[in-house]
Amino acid sequence: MSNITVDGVTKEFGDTVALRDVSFSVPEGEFVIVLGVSGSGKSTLLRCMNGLTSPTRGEIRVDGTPVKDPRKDIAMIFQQHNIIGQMSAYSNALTGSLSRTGLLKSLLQLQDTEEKYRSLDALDTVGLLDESRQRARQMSGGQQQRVGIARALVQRPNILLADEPVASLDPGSSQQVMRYLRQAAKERDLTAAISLHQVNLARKFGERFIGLRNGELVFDGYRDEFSMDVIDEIYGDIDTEGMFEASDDENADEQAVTK
Ligand SMILES: Nc1ncnc2c1ncn2[C@@H]1O[C@H](COP(=O)(O)OP(=O)(O)OP(=O)(O)O)[C@@H](O)[C@H]1O
Repeated sequence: MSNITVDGVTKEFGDTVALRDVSFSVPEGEFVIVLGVSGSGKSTLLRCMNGLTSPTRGEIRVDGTPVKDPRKDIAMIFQQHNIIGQMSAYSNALTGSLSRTGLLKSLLQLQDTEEKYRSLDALDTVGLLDESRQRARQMSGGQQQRVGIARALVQRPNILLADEPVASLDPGSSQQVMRYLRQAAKERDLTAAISLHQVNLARKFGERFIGLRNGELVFDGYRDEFSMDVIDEIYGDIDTEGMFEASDDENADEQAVTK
């Protein structure tokens, strides 16, 4: 398990200030949702946390150590799942072991039994064990994203970051992907930060919420503080009517998963 500290992070792209003096800490095992309108700085924040981008000022630390480059213990899931359509779900998941196995062995699928077991176990975590031999291109968008989660788990991270992992999915698939993401983080004691557009999904699956607006942190709090006023603060004057609606079935389902 790992903790993350975002300490006074500013990121500038020329004249654009994508993040402005953002600070917060995520303790071990917490599941954080990062919210904000398009352009508010969510992707930039996650890319800084993963070491893909360096802050202009400030620092990201994992267990007290500054993050300078992408690291094996931090896995990132993107909106475009970047999985290989011709390969099976299992082979895609197995590529998560690349940093340990090396490219050549990985291409020849010469990973050891433990890595192979780990891939099947990760597919089981995302509910795709029975589909492990199916070609990825024959799977739905939601299933492909779950393969992407499995691949991230095979990397054996302590931290799981996801940048709008459900942005291109229909509402049902989005819920399913979020459910598996949350379950995976819980089962494996991962510290997680997930950026989302959808307030209803955030509310349903989030434990802690970070709100960004114009690159500034405008909210940092837990479920009981995440009120309509806070949503107005994050989203400005967009219509938020109905954003908190979730059926009883969905809530029951969610409770079953997070037990
Ligand atoms: N590589 C870059 N070069 C220049 N400007 C950038 C770059 N990356 C991000 N920006 C700018 O920084 C700001 C924040 O962008 P960012 O992608 O982090 O926002 P976001 O909240 O993730 O948006 P979205 O939800 O649309 O992905 C925007 O004004 C964006 O145009």
